[in-house]
Amino acid sequence: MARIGIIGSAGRMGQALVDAIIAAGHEHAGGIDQGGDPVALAQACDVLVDFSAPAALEFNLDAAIHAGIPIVVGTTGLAERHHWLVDAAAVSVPVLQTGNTSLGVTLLAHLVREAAVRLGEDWDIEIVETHHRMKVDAPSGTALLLGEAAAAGRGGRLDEVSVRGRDGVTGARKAGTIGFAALRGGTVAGDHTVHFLADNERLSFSHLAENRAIFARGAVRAAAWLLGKEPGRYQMPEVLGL
Ligand SMILES: NC(=O)C1=CN([C@@H]2O[C@H](COP(=O)(O)OP(=O)(O)OC[C@H]3O[C@@H](n4cnc5c(N)ncnc54)[C@H](OP(=O)(O)O)[C@@H]3O)[C@@H](O)[C@H]2O)C=CC1
Ligand SMILES: O=C(O)C1=N[C@H](C(=O)O)C[C@H](O)C1
Repeated sequence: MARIGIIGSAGRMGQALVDAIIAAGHEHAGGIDQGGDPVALAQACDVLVDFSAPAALEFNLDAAIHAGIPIVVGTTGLAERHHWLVDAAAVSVPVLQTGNTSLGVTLLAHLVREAAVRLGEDWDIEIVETHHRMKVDAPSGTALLLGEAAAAGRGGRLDEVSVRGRDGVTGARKAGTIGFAALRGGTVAGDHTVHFLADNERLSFSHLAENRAIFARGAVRAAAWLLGKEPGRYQMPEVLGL
């Protein structure tokens, strides 16, 4: 049984996390939202779970370090400097940062990487994601995670091949690029499709999230898994044994 503290507790994910913590037999040790004190929360917990906003990340990591406890970071919309902060925190405490904590997307990323290894660069890769009207960042953290998996399968880095949205006279598609498109509307919990498109054939991999319970369940599993681990940066495939 772990005492789990939630950062972003009144949010959509925060509410789903409370149910998942109780369902998994852990203790909900409290939560904060904007203006709350992550240091005080961390001192009352065994592990922190952060689904809030990029602006809060530095304070939340510092709170975990100060209390000497692990932290799961599910917040998306992170910039490069946020990843440096995560790397720095992982020197002191166990940290798991991911754009998607679900079992299905974790396996999907593995399959996408495998497909990218096996299909040559004459197969174009395009990633389409759909989310609810309240989502504030694009492309989604999951779309980027899947793009990174595809780029890694081709032995490259996503930031070197990524194309974010197209508008106007864009010119023909450049070989080897990975394109992103984002749709926003309604209450969609999160749909992602990775398309591999070649001459006269297409292969598509999709994951459809029907609700947030799948993310919350994975995050709680990750939080419990991090307890007792050495400081370091961990990934969902390790948690789920994939
Ligand atoms: N990795 C994954 O599997 C998933 C990641 N996400 C990501 O999680 C994040 C939250 O999503 P969602 O719950 O839908 O968003 P919401 O907007 O519903 O909730 C965000 C919560 O974070 C709080 N918050 C904002 N700023 C701070 C701060 N500085 N310190 C503490 N709390 C703060 C907000 O409080 P207030 O209202 O007071 O501002 C709010 O309660 C997003 O980045 C989203 O993309 C979502 C689902 C799955
Ligand atoms: O904001 C959301 O809702 C979600 N965010 C994550 C993302 O950016 O990929 C995960 C999930 O798709 C829901």
